[in-house]
Amino acid sequence: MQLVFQSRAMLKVLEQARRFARTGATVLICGESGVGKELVARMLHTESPRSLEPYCRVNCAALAESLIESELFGHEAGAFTGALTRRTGKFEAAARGSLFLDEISEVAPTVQGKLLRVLEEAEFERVGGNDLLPMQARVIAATNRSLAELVDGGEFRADLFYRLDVLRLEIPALRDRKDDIPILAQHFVERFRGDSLHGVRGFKPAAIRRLADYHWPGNVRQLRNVVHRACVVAEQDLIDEADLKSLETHVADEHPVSLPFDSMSLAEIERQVILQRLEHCRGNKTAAAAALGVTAKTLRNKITEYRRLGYAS
Ligand SMILES: Nc1ncnc2c1ncn2[C@@H]1O[C@H](COP(=O)(O)OP(=O)(O)OP(=O)(O)O)[C@@H](O)[C@H]1O
Repeated sequence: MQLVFQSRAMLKVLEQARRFARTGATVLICGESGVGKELVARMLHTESPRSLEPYCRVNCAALAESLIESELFGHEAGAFTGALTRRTGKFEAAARGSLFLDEISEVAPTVQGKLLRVLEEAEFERVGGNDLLPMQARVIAATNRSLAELVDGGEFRADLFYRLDVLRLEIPALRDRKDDIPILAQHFVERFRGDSLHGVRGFKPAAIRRLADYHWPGNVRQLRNVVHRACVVAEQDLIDEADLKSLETHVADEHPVSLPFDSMSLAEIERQVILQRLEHCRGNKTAAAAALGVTAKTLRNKITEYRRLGYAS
């Protein structure tokens, strides 16, 4: 994945990242959601002396408390019900490479304590095991919430924060580095051109102005999705202001989701949102996927799964 930028602000951050990459010290990457923290984490790995070793990522927000320990440290066979075989955790899998702990603020207090111990002692045990394994990986953590505020509020351990916050990279929000908008927008046009009917190759000046004036609460991820949608709906080879309608509706969508949420599972809510979107896009899966911010393949897989589960659509 290529990091695209031309602003001075990003140039400075990336110069700093390159310097940090050469060290083995823990790095904390801070910045709003969608600013590119994961891309920077990868760069810290690829530009480091560890680049030929593994790079492993754990999304701390995506795992239940009971699973995260085994994901991080692995487990022995029989460690708990369902642990049939030994599992290698990410600390072990990362070996002498880099371990990226994404959304570190979401780690539960018990796991925070265990992480602290591992970082302090550079050793860990698999869940249910007795062997002490050396921690050799370089840790990179990222957060879109202020850890200092979470520490003040008693939600994040101060000692773990200081352990992680050895070298800090602050990735600025897209609205604070507007010079990056045109070059990123063009980059995404090239990436999503294949989904356009008319071989989209760029923007009309009014469209670029509209992109540059917008405040981008969802940062580069939102820009990517807006450009993807624009590529799909554009009726000529240059994206027009009218193709950027999703900017007005991104937050307050034109079809607000109004479902009886209380009685529905998350999976069912997701299915309903997908159905509504497909209906809105008259069954066009590429357009629906772009509007939902997922790839067409992800959408197709979900639809196949619904059919497998016996839903008509
Ligand atoms: N400078 C950039 N050049 C090219 N693509 C970028 C850049 N910054 C972000 N992106 C793209 O934007 C999307 C979001 O980036 P990424 O996942 O790295 O953000 P993040 O800060 O880790 O977000 P979150 O906090 O939500 O996990 C990705 O598709 C990524 O490839």
